[in-house]
Amino acid sequence: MTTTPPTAPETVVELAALTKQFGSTTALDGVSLTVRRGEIVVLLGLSGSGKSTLLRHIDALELPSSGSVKVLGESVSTLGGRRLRTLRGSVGFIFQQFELVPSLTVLENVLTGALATLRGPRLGLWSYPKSKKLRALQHLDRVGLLDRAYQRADTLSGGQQQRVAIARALMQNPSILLADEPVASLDPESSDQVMALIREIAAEEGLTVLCSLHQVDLAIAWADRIVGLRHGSVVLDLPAAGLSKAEVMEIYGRVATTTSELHAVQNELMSPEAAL
Ligand SMILES: Nc1ncnc2c1ncn2[C@@H]1O[C@H](COP(=O)(O)OP(=O)(O)OP(=O)(O)O)[C@@H](O)[C@H]1O
Repeated sequence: MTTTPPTAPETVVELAALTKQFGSTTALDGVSLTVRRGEIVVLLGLSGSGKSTLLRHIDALELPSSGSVKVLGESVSTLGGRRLRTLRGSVGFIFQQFELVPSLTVLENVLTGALATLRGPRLGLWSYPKSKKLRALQHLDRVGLLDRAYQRADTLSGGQQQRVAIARALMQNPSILLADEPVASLDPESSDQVMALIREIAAEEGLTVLCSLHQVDLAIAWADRIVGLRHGSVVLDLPAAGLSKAEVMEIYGRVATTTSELHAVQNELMSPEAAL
């Protein structure tokens, strides 16, 4: 009897010696990182450590100063036109401030996630094909907000608005979901709900997730893998399972480059709500 060897999960994001300069600021400093299909990777780091810049490279919103970014097998910096649009269509992005259009209904906001696949401008619900409206309603149902479809987006709570943003990202049928501090504006209960929803949807849809966070607790609870950034460099890269908050903070502290940074990390370790 022959047995088929297990195939290694496909690499969907590959950063090699990625460096990004903004004038004299080095936002990313030789980052090499490989992410496989279906992984949920949390980027942890202090403000200014390069988390957003890293995520923005994966959606080609920034281009490397040096090094390379490969997403779904494509070298991002060489893409243009239709191939760049196709790649961006495969990458959903959600943000700390949700970025919804406040005066539009929840359903219209979700539908804007389909705009890249439609020709011409769309103004009002009637202008979208019925098939897209049905899908948008399905996605709203999936995030638990079907009953809010015809409400203005700005009448929802922060946690609900982030769930609308997730439904909007799903309209793209993405392979990769990028989430830049998706719970930074939310209370702890809503933060847990949003992270749980991202994890559930990722498992159901086979999505790969890269998510930046400040909170060590949330990273340990929801990530498969934690990547710590400091001054634009990767300083820890470990499976989240079994890690304790103290271990994360200890590794992070060990690479502090100045005494004041070391004290900042030690203070965080002592605080009940440890956050990087
Ligand atoms: N467009 C830009 N122009 C100039 N400097 C930038 C730009 N974008 C980022 N930077 C700088 O690059 C560094 C990394 O910023 P980045 O926003 O990636 O960090 P971050 O870890 O996401 O921080 P935060 O948690 O505050 O969002 C910072 O010093 C920032 O000021």
